[in-house]
Amino acid sequence: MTAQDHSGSGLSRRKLLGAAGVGALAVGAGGGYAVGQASGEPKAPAGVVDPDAAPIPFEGAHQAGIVTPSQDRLYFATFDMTSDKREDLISLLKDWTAAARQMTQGNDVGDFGAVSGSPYAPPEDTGEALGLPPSGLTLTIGFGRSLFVDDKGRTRFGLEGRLPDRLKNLPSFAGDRLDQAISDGDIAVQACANDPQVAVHAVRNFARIAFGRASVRYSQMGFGRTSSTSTAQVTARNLFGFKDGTANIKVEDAKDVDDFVWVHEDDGPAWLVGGSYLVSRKIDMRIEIWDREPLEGQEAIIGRTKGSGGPRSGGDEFADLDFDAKDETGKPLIDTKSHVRLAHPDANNGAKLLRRGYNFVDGSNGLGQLSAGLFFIAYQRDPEKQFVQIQRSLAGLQNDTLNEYIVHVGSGLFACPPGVGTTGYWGEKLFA
Ligand SMILES: C=CC1=C(C)c2cc3[nH]c(cc4nc(cc5[nH]c(cc1n2)c(C)c5CCC(=O)O)C(CCC(=O)O)=C4C)c(C)c3C=C
Ligand SMILES: [Fe+2]
Repeated sequence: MTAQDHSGSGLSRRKLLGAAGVGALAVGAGGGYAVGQASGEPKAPAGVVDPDAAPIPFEGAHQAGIVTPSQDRLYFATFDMTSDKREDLISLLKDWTAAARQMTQGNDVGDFGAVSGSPYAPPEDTGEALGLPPSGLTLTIGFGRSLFVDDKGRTRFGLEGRLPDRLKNLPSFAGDRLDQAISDGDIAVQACANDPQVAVHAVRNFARIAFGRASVRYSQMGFGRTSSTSTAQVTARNLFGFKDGTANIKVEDAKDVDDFVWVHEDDGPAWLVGGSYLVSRKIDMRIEIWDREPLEGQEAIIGRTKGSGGPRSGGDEFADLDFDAKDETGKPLIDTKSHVRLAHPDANNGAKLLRRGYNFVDGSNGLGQLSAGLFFIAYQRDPEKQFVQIQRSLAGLQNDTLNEYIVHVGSGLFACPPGVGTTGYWGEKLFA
């Protein structure tokens, strides 16, 4: 059966946008706004340039979605392999890479996409992103320890000798209340975009492609980035109302990115060089209790002011934290149990993280309380020296006073391979 076009255009609407729309958008005032023109959708005023029309490159030395300036939305999912065949894992990674190349550039999945294939076969693309621009979509994957060894320590998928030493199970921390159903997984997929529909479309198509080889273990929507990863971005706020990400590693800090984010040759293993480790923590936030805390108390707990985000020791948002500064009674202006003091590199052998978390609200719990929190994501070169070190300083009611208002309910650690070139696939060096 020859592929037919059912869009009436000879190409899917998304492909039309990719082929003609972006060029037209780049014309700006002269060319006006092309989104929807081919499909007869409403036109935006002439001269409006859609910032989401230009895709983020998929190929590169590192995966996109790590130091990429944080997009507004997250859809995170982990998958478990349902096949134990090495060839299925390899073919899945190849198929996902091909689909990611297409979707991140604003195209449909497959040769015929959502509406141009045979009417007698399920479409290759699920279709809910038709007509939408790339929206800054990045897809980033990571491999969990369970992809390499089963719970009895037996090697999986012939990956003998490939398990990174640093891909250990995270230790349990004081106060953890982890639910296994929303923790771990063989493969993690982080989809970030400025349009949630585009992020969901990507993960949904991955799940569809994976059928018979892997299935979704859990997934989490996130809205509202809680970190900036570029100095060009304004600092967003978390659901406690505080600016979050002020002291984050930013892509412009080349030395910090190199020292704290990417795996180096002498860190090993060879297949992971240029990659990074992703830690995810689903953290419930007791919003209603926090909202009854006076402003002074909230600021003391964080160690920064709520308005400007500046340190309690004084200065604007980006002023250095002065841990020696005291009030007239001799009390430290930045409380000894405050979040920023305990998370700071000075308290953690110099450790830093590249944070990339998102707010979430999963509805309410039936008691009139929001089921809300922070889906914490952090990238790093060495999880033990970075996330584990910092979380050990923070965890427990005797440490970070923020712990009265938060509880960690989900967790994961994943080794994210380096980026791919024009012909490679995600993780290919793992199988070489
Ligand atoms: C183990 C790592 C961290 C967890 C878990 C974590 C949870 C968490 N954080 C906030 C709010 C803020 N965090 C801020 C700073 C900050 N947090 C961490 C690490 C973890 N946070 C670090 C390394 C830092 C930077 C410390 C520094 O060097 O100064 C801030 C201040 C603004 C900022 O610098 O980003 C806020 C606010 C919440 C609400 C939360 C759990 C729900
Ligand atoms: Fe924090």
